[in-house]
Formats: sequence, C-alpha cells, structure tokens
Amino acid sequence: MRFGRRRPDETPASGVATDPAPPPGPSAAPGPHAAPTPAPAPIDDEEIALLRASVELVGPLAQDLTVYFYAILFQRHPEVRALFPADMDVQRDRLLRGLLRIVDLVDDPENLVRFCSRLGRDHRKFGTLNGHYPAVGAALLDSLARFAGDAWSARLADVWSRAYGIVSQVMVQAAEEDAAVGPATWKADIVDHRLRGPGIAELTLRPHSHYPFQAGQYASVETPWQPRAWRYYSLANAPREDGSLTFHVRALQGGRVSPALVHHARPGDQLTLGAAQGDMVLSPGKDGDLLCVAGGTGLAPVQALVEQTARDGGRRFVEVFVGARTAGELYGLDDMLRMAQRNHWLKVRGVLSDETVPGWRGSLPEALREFGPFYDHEVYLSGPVDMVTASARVLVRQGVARRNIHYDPFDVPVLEAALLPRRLRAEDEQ
Ligand SMILES: NC(=O)C1=CN([C@@H]2O[C@H](COP(=O)(O)OP(=O)(O)OC[C@H]3O[C@@H](n4cnc5c(N)ncnc54)[C@H](O)[C@@H]3O)[C@@H](O)[C@H]2O)C=CC1
Repeated sequence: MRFGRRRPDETPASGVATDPAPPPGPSAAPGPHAAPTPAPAPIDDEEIALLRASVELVGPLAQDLTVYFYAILFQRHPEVRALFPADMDVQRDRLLRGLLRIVDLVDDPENLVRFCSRLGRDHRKFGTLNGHYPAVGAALLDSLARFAGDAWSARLADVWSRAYGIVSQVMVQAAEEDAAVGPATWKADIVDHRLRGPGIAELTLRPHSHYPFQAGQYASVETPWQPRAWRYYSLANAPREDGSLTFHVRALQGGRVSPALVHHARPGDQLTLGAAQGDMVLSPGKDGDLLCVAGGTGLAPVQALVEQTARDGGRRFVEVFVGARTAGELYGLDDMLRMAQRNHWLKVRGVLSDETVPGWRGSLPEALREFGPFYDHEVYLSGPVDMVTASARVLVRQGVARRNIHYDPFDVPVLEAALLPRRLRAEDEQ
C-alpha cells in the first residue's frame, strides 16, 4: 500500500484511524488559527515522485530554506517564538531532518505513521498547540515555493499541502491520545554526578513522578541553563525499583547543553524530561542471541539492554563490542567486563580505533568483520552515525536480516537520517 492510497476497508493512511478521536485535551486549546481540516485526499505514486523531486531540487539550499522558514513563521506569528530556544541552530537542523525523513518514508505508510505519531507526541513538550499546525504548514509551503523557484507549480503546492495535512493530522491525533494517558514532561532532580572520562559525565536523576520507559530508549532533556533547548540522551539503565535514571553525556565542543551538563550540573539541580522514545528495545517473545555494538557514549543504551537481559534471567547470550577512540575514553568497559566474569551469557570486547593497544586495535566495523558472522543475532547499534552505518553494512553483508538490526536515527546529520534507511534497504536487496 502506498501512502494515502487505501481500500475502503483499510485504516486511513493518515493514521486518522477507525477509532473516534478523543475529546480535545489541553493541547487543543484554540490557537491563532483553526484546527486542521478533515482528511486531505490521498497521494498517489506520481505525486510521491513529485514530492521527492522537489526535495532533491531544494536540497542544496536546505539550510537557507530553514532560516527563511523560521523567519517568516516568527514574523507572522510572534507568539510562536516563545516555544523555541534562543539559539535556533539545532532546531533548524531538526526540522530539515524531520522533513527528509517524512519524504523518505512517504511510500512506507506503516513507518511513516509511526514516525509522525512519535513526532506529535514529542512535540507536546514544546507546548505545541493544534492551532500552530496550519501556521507552520503555510510557512513551509511558502518557503518551498520560494526556493523551488520556477519549478514550483499549483500542482506541487496542492500535493505538499495535502501531504502536510496528512502528517499534521497524524501528529495531532497522537499528541491528543498521549495527553489522555500521561504528562508532557517530568521534572527530575540530579542526585549523582560523576566524571567517567575526558569530558564524559554520568548523571543520575530522580524524577518527581513515575517516568515510564523501556531499556534501550532515549529521553529528551531540557536544562535550566538553556531553556527550550532540548537534547536527546539515551537512558543507561533498565527501569529500577527506585525510579532513578542514569544518562551518559559527552561535552561537545561548542555545544551549549552538553558542556553545561558535564561541567556545571550538580546534585540538586533540576532538569525537565520529555517522554521516552526509541526502537532499540528488546523484542517481546524473541529469545535469540543478541549482538550489541556501542561507540563512545553509545554505550548507554547497550548498558541498559544488558541490564534488562540480566533482569530477565540471562536467558539470551549477549555479545558486546565497546568502541572508543582511546583507552581513556573507554569508560564503562571495566564494569561490563566484571559483569561478564560473573555471567556466562555475556561476552564483552573493547576496541580502540585511534590508539595502539595490542589485541584492541581497530574500528568497530572491522571487529564485526573479524569476529562475525552474526547472521542469526538480534543486533543493536548505538553510537556515531558513520559507525552505525558502516557496522550495519558489514552485518547485512554477513547475512543479517535488515529487520533484525535495531538502531535509532539519533542525533544524525541531516542527510544521513534520510539516507540510512534507504541505504540499508538497498543493501538488503542485493
Ligand atoms: N541510541 C544511540 O544511537 C546513541 C547514539 N549516540 C551517539 O553516539 C555518538 C557518540 O559520540 P562519541 O562518544 O563522541 O564517539 P566517538 O567519536 O568518540 O567514537 C566512538 C566510537 O565510534 C567509532 N567511530 C567514530 N566514527 C566512526 C566512523 N566514521 N566509522 C566507524 N567507526 C567510527 C570510533 O572509532 C569509536 O570506536 C554521538 O554522536 C551520539 O549522538 C549516543 C548515545 C546513544
């Protein structure tokens, strides 16, 4: 089934499903504009091709396009500005990344609806109102029109308008459903803060109320030092009885949030969390061997998955590769090795890419090549996007099925977010 094309008995591809919409929650408060209109007409294959072609056309101008988009949005609706951080760089990048991902998934309705639903739920933390969606849609179309130049046409405007309508309906519905069952944000106090390596800190938080998540997921975090500048960090633990949460943070050079968390945050400081999300979770009902590949602070979700496996009784064999550039950055490996000594189901290897230590030298993809094949494993990849891409490629070549490779499009550069899934699909088909 193509996005938007449906038989009469199917759930609408827009995700505006057979269930009646829940009553509007607080997020449905009247905004500057009317709420989104009823289901837009579906989009056919030819129109999907048009959408993609227009994205390729404006792609080289993407940075300017997003600057323009936010400029006209804030000019037309100054009240919306207060929802965004002072520094818009990361936010601009996120809009682009989201758009590219949507266009990438446009012929994959199941994943598109899942992605947009998640986006809608995630937007609750910003205080997004239903009435903001038409304002954003109008600014987006005007920006695309401006940068597409002569290639822009009434037909293209209509296709984009319907595509945006479908996407925003899915987002609004997901946000409303989520509002019916839980808060948009959680306050949490830092109760422990320790340095684990050069510029790497481990923070433990105690949320004021129950924070639901699964091992392997990530949370968005807002600090008091950079209001409304949300960043994603993986949880480094499986759910605990006392409800505490651990995060690993590396202070990024030139960053605004991570250096504050590593160098300034102290026990007693309060952070705000958005809902947990992410697909790097253990699949229920499966009991095959696991392969976890962690690069740098990508160790966090892997540590959580290993903890969860232990809690489930250690019934699955787990092979972990932990990579860092230097031995000093290989934080957390000792704990993992100690755990492996106590548990026969766990095997751990360290890999150093930029330092020569006999037996440890190499990159993570090289190590997978050397110690593989892992074709019957359930695989979890976490770390820098190039590492994730290269590792996935090695594993696909070894015969690992695409569906068994789990990763999150986490903090990845704009184009990678759009290319990675297609690239992997292409590998799969070879
Ligand atoms: N759920 C997830 O996927 C998570 C992802 N991350 C991401 O992981 C990254 C961690 O950053 P750092 O700690 O600074 O890592 P880093 O840059 O120090 O690298 C860590 C490891 O990845 C390898 N690596 C880096 N670039 C590579 C490439 N092009 N090809 C193959 N291997 C490569 C390095 O050799 C090293 O083994 C961040 O981008 C962060 O956003 C972090 C936590 C969770």
